[in-house]
Formats: sequence, C-alpha cells, structure tokens
Amino acid sequence: MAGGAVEEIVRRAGGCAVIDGGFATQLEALGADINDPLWSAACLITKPHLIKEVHMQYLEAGADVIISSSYQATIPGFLARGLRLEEAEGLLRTSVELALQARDEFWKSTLRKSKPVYNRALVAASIGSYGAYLADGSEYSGSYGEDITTEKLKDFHRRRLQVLGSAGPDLIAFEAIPNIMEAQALVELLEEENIQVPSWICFSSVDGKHLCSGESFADCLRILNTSDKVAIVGVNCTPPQFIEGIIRELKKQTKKAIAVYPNSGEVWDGRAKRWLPAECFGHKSFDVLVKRWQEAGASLIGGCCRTTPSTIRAVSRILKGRTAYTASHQI
Ligand code: MET
Ligand SMILES: [Zn+2]
Repeated sequence: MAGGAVEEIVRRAGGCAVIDGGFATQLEALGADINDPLWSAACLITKPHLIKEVHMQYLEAGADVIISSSYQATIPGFLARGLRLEEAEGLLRTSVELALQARDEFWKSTLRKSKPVYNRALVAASIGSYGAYLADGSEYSGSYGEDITTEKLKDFHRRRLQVLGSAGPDLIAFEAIPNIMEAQALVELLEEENIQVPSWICFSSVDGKHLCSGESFADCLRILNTSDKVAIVGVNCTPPQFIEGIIRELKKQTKKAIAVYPNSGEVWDGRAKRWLPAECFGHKSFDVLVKRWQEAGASLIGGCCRTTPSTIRAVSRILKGRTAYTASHQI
C-alpha cells in the first residue's frame, strides 16, 4: 500500500529519516503565546506566519519529515473559541497547507543550490489524543474515565481525520496516544473511513515499560499489526533514557517501521507551570543516544517537546554524517 513513500524517504536518508523537533516549543521560542486551551494551534488563528517559520527552521536543520501544527487543533476546540464549523475545518486544512508551502518553498530553494544536502521532506498531519483535547492531564495518564468508549473516541476523531486526510499530507501522525482503547479506535476509524494516506501511531510512556495508561506495548502492537493503514509505529514525547528499551520491545512485537521522537527529558511541573531539569542526564547525551536508537532498529528519529532546531541539526548530522551543518548541536 501507500507506505512506499515512507520506505523511499528512509532509503534516501541513508537508512534512518530525520523527523522535526518540538513544534510548540519552537513556536514559543519565536515569541508565540501558547498558554491557551488550543495550545500551539491557537497560532493558526493569530500567527500563521510563525507556524511556517518554524517549519522552515526544521527543514533548514535537516528534517526529512515535518509535522503540522494541528496537534491540539480540534473542531470542538475551535467552536468553543466562537468560530463557525466551516472556519474550524478551514483552519485544519490551513495547518497542512502551511507545512506543504514551507516544504515546497524550501525544496525549490534547495534545488537551486549546486550540491543539495537535503531530501524533499514529507508532511505529516498531526493528530493529538482525546486527552490532549481535554487538557486535563489524561494525555499522560491515559485515564479517560468510565463513560468513554471506543465508539465515542471514534466520533471524536472522525471529522478531523477526514478533513486533514483530504488536505494533501503525505502521512498522518497520531501523536502521544496514551492507551489501547484509543489505538483500537484509530485502527477501526482508518478502516471505516478508508483513509489512503499512510499513518503512524506513536505512544507516550512515563515509565519506559508501558503506555501511559500502564497497558503493555505487546497488547497494543497486536492491534496495530492487524492494520495495513498503519505504516509506522513508535513513541514520542517520552524521556530519552527510555527510548532504546522501548525500541527493542517494539522490534519484538512488529515488523512495521519504528519512529521515535523523545522529549528532552525535562519534566513539566503542571502546578508551577515550568519545566524541571532532566532527571537522568544533561542535554548533550541526546546526541550520543541517537546512534544507539538507530542500531536498536528505529527508522525515523526526531525530537518532541523542548527539543529545538539545534537538536534536529545534531540528529541529522549524526544520522547522515553530513558536514554541511555547522551550528552547535546542543539542545
Ligand atoms: C505533547 S507532544 C506535542 C507534539 C507536537 N507535534 C508538538 O511538537 O508540538
Ligand atoms: Zn511533545
């Protein structure tokens, strides 16, 4: 099936493709206020030019895949902001279009240079979990309460998936999915809606051994393996020290390509509203770990929250052995 585009970019990248880094993180670094129920997606309304700028910075850093700004862009979220349905759906499409425009402009400018060191990037349309929409902590606990069912989760995801899927992305990226019920809902929905764009489904983990819900990767992979529509599985927004172990576990459970894009290891203190230092090691170790992740079997590697274009420049340099990137590789 359509997973060919993924194999192609992994091959062209020399065996391991580079995903971009923290999108919201970099948006904030450029001055956006993301302290908002819509989080980074608020910029689709207020500052779309900054969204494109972030994409450009990650492309410049060497990303082979960029992820759209739609992580926390939901139709109910936009309606609650007072927008009309057509406007809400238009903003979802805009998120993909901004990434496509950045990719196309960057690729055009690269082709003009004599020795291109870049690949033509793929655009992945981001879809965050139901918990990300609730913004009540369940994104990282996986506890959606007694009343939630697979059918309800499908209904929550259905329209956004249709709109984003038809906006022209190369991939759909389900990010930081915290429990098996949601994974099951997504697999069923991709079938029911007959989505032709290949997907990745990435989970988050707070202990390195289970999904955030406490459920096992093995049980989860059994469900994902049944779907041809899921081209890639993996883990994101999880501390870097857990990644190698998780890749080894996923490798035992699936033949699908594996994507990993951990956060920086810093921990968000929700009460104090600030990031606490990484628990196990300093920032630089991210560089050291990238090779190990590739050796353990990851085919796509990038960064999530609190990683930046510098991180991705380093990841790209390490994976592709390119000397073209001269900037500091500290994150
Ligand atoms: C909480 S994970 C967030 C993922 C999203 N793609 C971002 O980088 O902003
Ligand atoms: Zn993240």
